[in-house]
Amino acid sequence: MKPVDWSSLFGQGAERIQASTIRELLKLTQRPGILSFAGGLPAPELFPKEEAAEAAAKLLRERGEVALQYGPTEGYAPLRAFVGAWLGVDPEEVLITTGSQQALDLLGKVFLEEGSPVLLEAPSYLGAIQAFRAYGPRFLTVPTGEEGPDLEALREALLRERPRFLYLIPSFQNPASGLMPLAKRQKLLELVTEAGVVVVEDDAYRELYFGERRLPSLFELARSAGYEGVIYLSSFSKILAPGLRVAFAVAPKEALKKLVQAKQGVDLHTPTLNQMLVLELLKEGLPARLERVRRVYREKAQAMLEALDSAMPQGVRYTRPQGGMFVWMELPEGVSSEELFQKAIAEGVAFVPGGPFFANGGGENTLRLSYATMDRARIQEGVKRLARALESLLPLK
Ligand SMILES: Cc1ncc(COP(=O)(O)O)c(CN[C@@H](CCCC(=O)O)C(=O)O)c1O
Repeated sequence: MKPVDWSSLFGQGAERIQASTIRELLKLTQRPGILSFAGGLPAPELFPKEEAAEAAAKLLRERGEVALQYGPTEGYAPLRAFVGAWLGVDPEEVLITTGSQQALDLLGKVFLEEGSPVLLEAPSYLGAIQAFRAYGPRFLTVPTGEEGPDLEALREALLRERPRFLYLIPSFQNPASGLMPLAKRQKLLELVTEAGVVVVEDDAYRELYFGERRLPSLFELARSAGYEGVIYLSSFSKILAPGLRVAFAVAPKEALKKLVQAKQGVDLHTPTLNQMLVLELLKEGLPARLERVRRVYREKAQAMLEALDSAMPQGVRYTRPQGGMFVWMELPEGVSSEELFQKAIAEGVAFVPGGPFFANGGGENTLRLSYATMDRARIQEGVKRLARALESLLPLK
C-alpha cells in the first residue's frame, strides 16, 4: 500500500500557514516544575466556575432547545443587544466571533490577498501576524513603545503606501504593553482620517486598566468625530473565561456583512450555549467583577515589577505596564532571547522570545513576560530563575 505524501497535496496557501509560537510553547510549559511567564492566559482564580455551572445547567434545562440548536451567524441576538448597549452602537453592527482570534482571521480573509499591504506595529500580537500571514500580505511596520506607535513613522508610511488597514492595540499592547495617551490617539485619528485608511483596533485588554478610568478607544473617538473607518474588536476572554471562545467585532454594516458571510463559511456561528452562558454571566454584577479583575492584575503587575527591580542585572530594560498582562523586556544588544530561553527552561522558567512578534523580523534581544497566571510567590521565584539564566549570558558587571 502506497503511503500518502500529505505535504505534496497541500494547497499553495498551506505554505503560508505557520505555527503559533505561543501555542507551541504552551505545550512545553505544561512540564511539571516549569514556572511560565509565557502564555497570556488569564488568571484561573478569576473564572466564574460556580456561577457558570449553575447558569449552564439552567440554560440547558430550561432553554436547551435553543442552546443546543444551530443559531444565526451574526450571533445570539440578546448578546448582540447587550454588546450594542455596552458600547453604545447599533446591535446590527455587532458580530459575535469565536474569540477575537477568529475575527482576526475573518479580517484577513476579507481584506487581504497576495501582496496587499497591511500595516502593524513592530512588535505586534503574533496571533494577528499568524492569522494575516495565511493570506499572503505585504507587512508594513512602524516601531511601537510604551506610548504606542511612532506617529512620524506612521505618517511617512501613509505617504508612501495605502495599507488595507492598520492593525493597532492602543491599550496595553501585546507584547510591548504600551498605552497610547489620549492626545496621541487623537493625533493618530487625524492621520488616518486624512489618509482615509481603515484601522482595526484590537481592544482585548480594554477593561484591564490599573488607573482610575478607561481611556476612550480609537473607535469611540472616531465615531464621535464622524469617521466610520475603525473596526473594533474585543473579547470576553480576559474578563470572563478564554475557554468559552466568545468575542465580538463592531463594524459598519457593509463591512460587517462581508465578515458575516466569511464566518458562514468558517463555523456557521459561535457556539450557542457559550454565547447564552456569557450573557447570563454578564447580566449580574459586571461592575464588581471588572473591579476584581483589575485589582488582581494590578497586584500581579506590582509583584512582577518589584521582583524584576530587585533581581534584574544592569543593561536589562523592561516596561512598567499601566494595565494588561505583559512586561516587555529588552536585553543588551547582541544577547539572544532564544539562547536565554534554552537556559531559562533549564532553570525551570519560561517566557515568549520576542522575535515572532516582529512581522518583518528583528527583536532577537527581546522577550515577553506574562504575570497573569502566577501568584506573588511564584512570580518572585520565576524572576529569580530568570535572573540565574541571564547571569550565564550577560557580561559580568
Ligand atoms: C491582542 C490580542 N488579541 C486577540 C487575542 C485572542 O483573544 P481571544 O481569546 O481569541 O478572544 C489575544 C490573546 N493573546 C494571548 C493568548 C494567546 C493564548 C494562546 O495562544 O494560547 C497571548 O498573547 O498570550 C490578544 O492578546
